[in-house]
Amino acid sequence: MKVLFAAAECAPLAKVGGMADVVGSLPLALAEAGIEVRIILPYYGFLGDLPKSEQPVWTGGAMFQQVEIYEARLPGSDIPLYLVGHPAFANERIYGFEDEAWRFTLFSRTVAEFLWRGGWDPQVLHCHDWHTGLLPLWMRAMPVMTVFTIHNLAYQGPPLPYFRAFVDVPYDTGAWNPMVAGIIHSDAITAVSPTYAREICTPEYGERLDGLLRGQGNRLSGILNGINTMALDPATDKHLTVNYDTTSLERRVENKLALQREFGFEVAPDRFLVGIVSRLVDQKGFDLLAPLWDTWMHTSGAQLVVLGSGDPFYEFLFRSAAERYPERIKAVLSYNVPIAQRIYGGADLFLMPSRFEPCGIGQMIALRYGAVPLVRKTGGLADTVFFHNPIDEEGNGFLFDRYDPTNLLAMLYRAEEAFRYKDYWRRLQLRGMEADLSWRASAHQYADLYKSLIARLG
Ligand SMILES: Nc1ncnc2c1ncn2[C@@H]1O[C@H](COP(=O)(O)OP(=O)(O)O[C@H]2O[C@H](CO)[C@@H](O)[C@H](O)[C@H]2O)[C@@H](O)[C@H]1O
Repeated sequence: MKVLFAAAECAPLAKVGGMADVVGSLPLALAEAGIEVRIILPYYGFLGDLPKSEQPVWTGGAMFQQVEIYEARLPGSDIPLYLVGHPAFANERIYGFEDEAWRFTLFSRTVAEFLWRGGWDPQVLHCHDWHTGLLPLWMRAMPVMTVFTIHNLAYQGPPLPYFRAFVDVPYDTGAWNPMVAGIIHSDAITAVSPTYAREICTPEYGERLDGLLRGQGNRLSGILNGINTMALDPATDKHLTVNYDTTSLERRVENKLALQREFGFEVAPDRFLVGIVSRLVDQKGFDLLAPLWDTWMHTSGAQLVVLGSGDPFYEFLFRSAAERYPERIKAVLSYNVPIAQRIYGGADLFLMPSRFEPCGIGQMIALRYGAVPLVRKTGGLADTVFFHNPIDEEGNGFLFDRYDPTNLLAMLYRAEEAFRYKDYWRRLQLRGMEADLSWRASAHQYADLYKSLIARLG
């Protein structure tokens, strides 16, 4: 079975958020299940040091441009990685600026040309989010089946008339943007968790596409993301002060103390340390915190460290809170993997109050590292975090349902209270750390899906 992944991000090489984690780790699990999988990605300027073929393995034209494809390997694996080279990708960014739509159309079109002209002959092309949404449409004339995965329905790409200016889009497509094209023209649509697959069929979460999605019947399914449990392992993570696992959890507190020291907080094991690692955008629900700072800080002993970047509104929200409570709140407004890992490996609680969350990778890394998640019950958060019940000792975290600051505050108090009971807390952490968060089960679901599609190829 031959499968090609096409995406704008792939960890650890090119990452803005969780889609990169999926594209960089699901192929490893698929390869283990015996599938021949390759990845195709833009050759971004910051990938200059990655070892790759000296000469392009394919050269061609797309959108009146000359494009070249180089071959490399996904780091730490044998998985072939195609890199689409063109000056438009040579700068140091993945998203943003006025040429964003043009760049990803060029990327998609190059993938189409590469396949049309026999660069490789996968049976399945697995596309991810709007950046690759036109590919299922273009692949309709090829004996290749397409899977379109929705990582985030909120980003749909520009309207289709925009593309018509420089690329062929058959006129009867019915699609008005690339997200819609991916939904209509793929052979199977997946969302990154079962709950999100159901939610996007409702007006509340459907981003105006709920009617279209409801009409897709069983072409749409939800397959829960996993994480790369080999790479994300507190027993070997080199960013941590102290490594630990389920048999040596008592060592973890050293990471917490180091984190408190690093951020100038009072260094005290009994202080409740809350961590956030996130893109700072509307989706993530941090506006719920805005009215809570004073009440929360005056009525609890919690410390908060936030790592994230994005929308200036949220950067300002956290920066001003940190200025107001410098000894209790710290905001690091950047993208920084070592600090992220130190938060996962040292915080007591991991906060993710998302307005909506297709799956969420952050809460899974937190579980793996023994940071207890407090999340809003939505999307993949509802599929991975289960309420901590101290009576019968079930569950692995804390959830609140209604999108409302007081509900969040009540749950913050409840978590801090639970933290006082050390034995219970330890067992709560262990339940999270012991869960299987790997790709194993979901990779098999994808493999079954590919198989059923290939069977239709005849
Ligand atoms: N400042 C920072 N520094 C370092 N690391 C940072 C960081 N900010 C975020 N990260 C990392 O980026 C990833 C975030 O992934 P998430 O899945 O939680 O959200 P995201 O919205 O980006 O992904 C979208 O796609 C994924 C994949 O399908 C879905 O799970 C999710 O719900 C959907 O919104 C985590 O690995 C996190 O550690």
